[in-house]
Amino acid sequence: MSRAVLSLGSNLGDRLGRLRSVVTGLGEAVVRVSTVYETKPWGVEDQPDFLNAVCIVDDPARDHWAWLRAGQALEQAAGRVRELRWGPRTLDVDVVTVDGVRSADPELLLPHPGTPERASVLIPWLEIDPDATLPGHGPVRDLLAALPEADRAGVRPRRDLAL
Ligand SMILES: Nc1ncnc2c1ncn2[C@@H]1O[C@H](COP(=O)(O)OP(=O)(O)OP(=O)(O)O)[C@@H](O)[C@H]1O
Ligand SMILES: Nc1nc2c(c(=O)[nH]1)N=C(CO)CN2
Repeated sequence: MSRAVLSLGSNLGDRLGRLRSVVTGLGEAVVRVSTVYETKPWGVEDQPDFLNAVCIVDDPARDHWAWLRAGQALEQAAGRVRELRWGPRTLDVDVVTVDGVRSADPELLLPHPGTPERASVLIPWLEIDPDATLPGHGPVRDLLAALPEADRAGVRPRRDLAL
């Protein structure tokens, strides 16, 4: 119950600083962090490009709710105001999966239901875990291969922006 995959996103203000605040805030729980990617917005397309990254975290003291709360606390600390679904935001932390946990609770859906369609999550996740599988959906590399080429092309590594 302690290992989780988190996706991080920001498209307002100091985008890199916001992503860094998550890695710093989660401290020793962070096991692996992807490259930062510059990504075309999905959902609401008329908004600035995002920076996205994925990290794997592990902490025996935290269950899935604790990962959600940790992400929400970091969003609050980044001054997040939620105005529009899929709209611009200073920081978004989604819980993609937690090992061994499936949840249909709307407050914490696991795995996160948007994952199969989001190249901005699948590409960084695959980078740090090439054999990753999304429970109920199969290998992440197959999910990525099934997406339109345009979606994959909209996710570009920014190797100049390390977390
Ligand atoms: N796996 C999850 N990770 C993070 N939040 C979740 C998850 N499942 C459900 N939620 C709920 O979703 C709400 C947050 O929605 P939010 O405003 O971040 O949505 P969004 O980022 O616009 O859309 P999406 O969730 O599709 O990325 C919170 O109330 C939270 O409880
Ligand atoms: N590329 C990309 N697009 C998005 C993102 C995101 O993190 N990356 N988050 C959104 C908010 O839910 C809406 N659209």
